[in-house]
Amino acid sequence: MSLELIAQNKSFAGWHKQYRHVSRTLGCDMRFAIFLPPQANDGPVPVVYWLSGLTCSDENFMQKAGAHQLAAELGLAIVAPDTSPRGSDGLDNAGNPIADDDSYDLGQGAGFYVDATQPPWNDHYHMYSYVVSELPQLIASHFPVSDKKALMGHSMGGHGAITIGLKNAQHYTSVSAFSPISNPMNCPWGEKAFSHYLGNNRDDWKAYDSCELMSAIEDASGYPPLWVDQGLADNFLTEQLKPEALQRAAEKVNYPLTLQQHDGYDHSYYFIASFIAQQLRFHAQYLR
Ligand SMILES: N[C@@H](CCC(=O)N[C@@H](CS)C(=O)NCC(=O)O)C(=O)O
Repeated sequence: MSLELIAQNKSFAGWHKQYRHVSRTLGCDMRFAIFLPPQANDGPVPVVYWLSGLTCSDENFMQKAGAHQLAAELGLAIVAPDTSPRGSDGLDNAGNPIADDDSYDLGQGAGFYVDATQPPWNDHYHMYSYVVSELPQLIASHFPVSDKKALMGHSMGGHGAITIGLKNAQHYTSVSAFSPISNPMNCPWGEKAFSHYLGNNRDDWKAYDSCELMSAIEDASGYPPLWVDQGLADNFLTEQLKPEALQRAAEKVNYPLTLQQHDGYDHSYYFIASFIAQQLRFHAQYLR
């Protein structure tokens, strides 16, 4: 598994680097970004995986969240993958087109962190397996990282972080999200994506719905603690995000959820930048 360095920038005595690699899980070229704190020069550091939202690439978080200074202080690496298969100019390594759609909430930029089962998506849209297996293996084999991992994400990526954390509880010390799509089975973004990627049998959607996964837990001890920040002036709050459904599921099974609701904040990276320090400190206490 070789990596091609695309760009690098020194940042707060650490490094922001962008790479391209051939993904066997997705069957096409992929890009990701990594922030390596200065402590990585002296030995292995823990990794926080950041999963972005709709329309994002590996760049939005690294450029807008303002996370590097504190990550450098805390000695945390941060890895930000792309949000869907994209290939090179939309083509896979055999020169075939990667499925896409004109709308912003389906296809490229909208992988929803699932393994698609339906054509034409099932050829390349395997973001769940990419994030859970291939990407951490790639990071571990090329960078000075320890085996401690945490998950963070925003919106569609918040849904990704929570579902992946719940399905792989033993692999992550802690999970957090900004404005997650908490109950995708019951909101327009999720219903559209899941019906295309997973088909029309709603029972198949439950494996990727945070509320369903949480409600099915019998004993929440041993699951990673979950922290969620939500802006109360978020345009998508009522129709798409539904944090109250997640809170109800957590209460039902005694899940260790901290839900912080913030007056006046919207869905943007201004909100993320305002509370990123709090979430990084939350993870740092478990990753040490
Ligand atoms: N483009 C969509 C919204 C997409 C959106 O808000 N994307 C969020 C994630 S869900 C984002 O992070 N956008 C990129 C950015 O702000 O840098 C719309 O206009 O309704």
